[in-house]
Amino acid sequence: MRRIGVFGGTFDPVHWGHLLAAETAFSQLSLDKVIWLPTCDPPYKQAAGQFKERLEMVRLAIAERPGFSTLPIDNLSTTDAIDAAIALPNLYTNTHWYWILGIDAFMTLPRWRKRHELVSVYEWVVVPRTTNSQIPQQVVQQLNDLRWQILPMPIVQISSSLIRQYCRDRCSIRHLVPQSVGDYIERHNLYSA
Ligand SMILES: Nc1ncnc2c1ncn2[C@@H]1O[C@H](COP(=O)(O)OP(=O)(O)OP(=O)(O)O)[C@@H](O)[C@H]1O
Ligand SMILES: O=C(O)c1ccc[n+]([C@@H]2O[C@H](COP(=O)([O-])O)[C@@H](O)[C@H]2O)c1
Repeated sequence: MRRIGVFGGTFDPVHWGHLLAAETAFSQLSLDKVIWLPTCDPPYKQAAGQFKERLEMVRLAIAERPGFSTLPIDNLSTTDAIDAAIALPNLYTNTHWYWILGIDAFMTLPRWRKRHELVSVYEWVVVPRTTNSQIPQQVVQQLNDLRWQILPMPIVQISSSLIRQYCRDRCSIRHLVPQSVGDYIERHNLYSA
């Protein structure tokens, strides 16, 4: 049976914290593939970068990593990420599905749209973002038959908001994002105002 991880996010922009989470899941769970799933229109936050820019930065960041890909469809910008995630098992049969996400996103899962459909398909791989990343029982208890595990990974306290702040303050983001992503941000003058 194949093992595929889906990694959803706004990726505004993608950074090394995302890449380490995906890489750690790929290697520790012996995944065949990680499918990155950028959200066009995030439900609870306003993206600063346009979808096509965020998608392009993800593509640059994963370009040299066999096993990492974006969703294998053309019309990503008009497809709702959650609907796409629910439809994915039709594209790849005989697969064990994992959803990779940070603990902050996992805590909001009981409020996600279509959560029950997602929970029936995916096993949840929760990435710690702070040293005391405990999962409150009430989060887990709100969803029946939730299958989940914590991914042991060094804490990386990089966030896209921190990177946008650094860009606004004209601080260096070198070593916070892959060089190809840093070059793209500079070339397109993203996040500066
Ligand atoms: N440093 C990190 N370590 C582990 N997981 C992360 C890290 N940064 C983001 N994630 C997870 O990656 C997924 C996508 O995150 P997202 O694109 O919203 O990035 P973010 O850094 O949290 O963004 P922002 O600061 O704008 O809220 C979420 O599940 C989030 O929890
Ligand atoms: O659909 C929802 O209601 C929903 C609410 C919050 C987060 N999500 C998903 O959680 C993932 C991380 O989201 P974010 O906003 O932290 O980038 C991403 O794949 C979103 O589609 C989804």
